[in-house]
Amino acid sequence: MTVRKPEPELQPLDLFQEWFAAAAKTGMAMPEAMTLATTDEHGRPSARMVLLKGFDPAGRLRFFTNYDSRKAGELDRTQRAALLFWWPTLYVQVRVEGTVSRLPGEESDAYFATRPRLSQLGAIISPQSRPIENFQSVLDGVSHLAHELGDTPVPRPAHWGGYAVEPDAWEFWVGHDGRLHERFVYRRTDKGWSFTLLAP
Ligand SMILES: Cc1cc2nc3c(=O)[nH]c(=O)nc-3n(C[C@H](O)[C@H](O)[C@H](O)COP(=O)(O)O)c2cc1C
Repeated sequence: MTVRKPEPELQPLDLFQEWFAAAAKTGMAMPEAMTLATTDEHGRPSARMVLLKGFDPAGRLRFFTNYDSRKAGELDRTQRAALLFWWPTLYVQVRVEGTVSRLPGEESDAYFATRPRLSQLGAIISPQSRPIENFQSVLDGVSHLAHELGDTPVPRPAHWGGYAVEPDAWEFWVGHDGRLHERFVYRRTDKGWSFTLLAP
């Protein structure tokens, strides 16, 4: 399967959604998995995988996490992130750079309510990114809370929610034999998106 090549008049978000659907159609595992890169106060980068959970009404890319985690601290401080998708079944990658903000509580509530119960309990119990005595303590905490809540709905904890990335740059990369890859970059300007080709 091949994807449509970027062109100046296309909207990068539309193209991204087209490529994403094409990647999902190839049957590859978790096309929504993306690398999220952040930087700390010394400019030191760190990266980890998170899952793209759709788009907000403004077309910003959404993901969810623990607001007390390392990534959240860095996102809140810098308000910048880079995202990376690699879809080997299409031999393409997409790079995104943009500004980041927390989603409104209602949006996080709505998504939290759709999560499997175990994930909801884990979000409450796990002090993501912080040291723990042992893994069993996390499992015990989840069991204890499950027992305590019985069949009642699990409330979203204040320390868990979403972020939205508003891209100001997109790079669409199309792999070819002999490393003669094609690179197409859209950058946000006052007059819409600029369009540039980069050498591979
Ligand atoms: C495929 C995959 C998807 C993941 N998705 C998420 C996610 O959506 N949210 C999240 O908080 N962590 C997710 N994780 C775990 C993170 O990679 C990471 O371990 C965790 O968020 C802590 O990161 P931090 O200490 O840098 O904040 C995922 C891991 C993998 C391998």
